[in-house]
Amino acid sequence: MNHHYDAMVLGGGTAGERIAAGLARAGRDVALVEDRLVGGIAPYFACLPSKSLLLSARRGEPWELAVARRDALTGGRTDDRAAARMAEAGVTVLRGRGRVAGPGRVEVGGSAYGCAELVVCTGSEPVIPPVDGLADVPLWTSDDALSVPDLPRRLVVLGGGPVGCELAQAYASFGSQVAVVEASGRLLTAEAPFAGDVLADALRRTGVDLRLGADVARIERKESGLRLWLSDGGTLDADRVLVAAGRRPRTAGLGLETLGLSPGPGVPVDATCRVRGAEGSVWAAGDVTGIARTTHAARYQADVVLANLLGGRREADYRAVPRVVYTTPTVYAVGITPGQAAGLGIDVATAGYDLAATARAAVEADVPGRVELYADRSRGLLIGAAAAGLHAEEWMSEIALAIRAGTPLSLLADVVHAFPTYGESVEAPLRELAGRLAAPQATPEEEAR
Ligand SMILES: Cc1cc2nc3c(=O)[nH]c(=O)nc-3n(C[C@H](O)[C@H](O)[C@H](O)COP(=O)(O)OP(=O)(O)OC[C@H]3O[C@@H](n4cnc5c(N)ncnc54)[C@H](O)[C@@H]3O)c2cc1C
Ligand SMILES: NC(=O)c1ccc[n+]([C@@H]2O[C@H](COP(=O)([O-])OP(=O)(O)OC[C@H]3O[C@@H](n4cnc5c(N)ncnc54)[C@H](O)[C@@H]3O)[C@@H](O)[C@H]2O)c1
Repeated sequence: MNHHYDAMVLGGGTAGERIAAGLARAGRDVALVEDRLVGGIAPYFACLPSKSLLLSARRGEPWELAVARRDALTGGRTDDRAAARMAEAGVTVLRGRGRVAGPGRVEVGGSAYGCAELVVCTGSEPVIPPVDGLADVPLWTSDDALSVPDLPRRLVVLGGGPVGCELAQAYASFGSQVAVVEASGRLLTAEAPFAGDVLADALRRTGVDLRLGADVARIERKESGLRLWLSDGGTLDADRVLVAAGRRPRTAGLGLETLGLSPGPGVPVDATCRVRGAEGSVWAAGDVTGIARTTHAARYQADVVLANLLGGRREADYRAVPRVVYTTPTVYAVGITPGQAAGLGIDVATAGYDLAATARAAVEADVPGRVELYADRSRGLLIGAAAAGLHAEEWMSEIALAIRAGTPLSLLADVVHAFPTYGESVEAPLRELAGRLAAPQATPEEEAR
């Protein structure tokens, strides 16, 4: 065996990088195993390049400038800076594909290493749906769509989730003729229905052809481009197909069975992010856990792992982790959706407000939007919220705090927002919920008792 580390971190993305650096700074002997780019997908192929393209689109910049800006932001997709950060923290980076060989044993590129603690942070990978003919045509995943310099004339996006919607809006804004095929009847199906409806209107205004409730049955190469046959009998012609049909935790081929784990939808973790049912001391954070699948959630879980590995006791609380789609308008959601509440048997009170009624929307001459707040009637507390509106990712943070802190509705309804801001839009629904769910007043007799 080459070396025995205090800890080995498998996968050097958002979660893995943070854990490895934190442990090394605390004096631990740590190896980070990475087979692509230190930093993972967020800085090179996901969050940053997609937000860069969307910003350029909003500013009306030409495609060439947008690509130059995107590529500068991603450092040309090289990880020199991230690797230097690791070296500075005292982390040993082992380049290559890592595989667990048993409790406390990891193999990388034919060499075997030992470790007291193992942390699995291998992220997620795109799901390629089993569509007839898809394997024979040149397809893009989000990695390609966010790194190549080509602007396809006709682009078909398979999937209307966060990835599909962000990329459809970006490419349509730069002049591609874009169609989105979404199997369910709505965009962003996981969120409150109004959010997908507002976004659908916005995408249609950008010229996107939405095929909702349809699936792609077959794809064929034509003399000039591709033809897609849809399950509803429709057809679409394209030069490029972008698959944005979901992502799954990257667990295949990791050797997790040597730790006694059986294959599943993700690496199962408890509230401390320790892997359930694994032999040895094994932890996991980020997309591979299949829990929250965002960069901020990966960071949060990384901090939980770190605290526990450094001798503390910390549990993750996922009640108020935001989910944001950075389109125009932004779609922001946090906590429980009305659909989830129904599934959990929670009696929900809903109050909403159209952003068009705010003075800020009049000033900005903005696209329409809406906010909705969801409260648990039995406890009189906010448990979820959604908003579709410009910069909702910024002004909805107070609602995330309110859900996380369990702030009483009466107190929230007393908060003053600056005028004219979009933040004012939560005042009326908060007052409404506070009034509807007010704790019953005690009678004088009850008070005397
Ligand atoms: C197009 C797109 C846009 C997104 N935009 C946002 C956004 O705006 N905001 C947001 O919060 N989230 C966004 N996300 C989600 C976000 O990117 C992920 O949730 C986050 O990057 C997950 O971090 P991670 O550390 O779990 O995984 P990753 O960053 O994927 O890191 C995992 C690393 O493990 C490495 N690896 C895997 N297996 C092995 C192995 N066997 N050996 C060695 N190395 C291995 C991989 O090479 C990779 O570098 C977006 C996702 C996509 C696809
Ligand atoms: N801003 C952000 O935070 C951000 C942005 C992008 C992605 N992400 C993360 O990345 C993850 C993956 O996003 P995603 O949009 O790829 O996945 P998703 O699972 O959220 O959405 C995929 C969509 O594709 C549809 N679909 C699946 N197969 C299909 C088929 N054959 N034909 C037509 N439609 C089909 C599904 O009905 C679903 O609506 C998200 O869960 C999210 O956490 C986050």
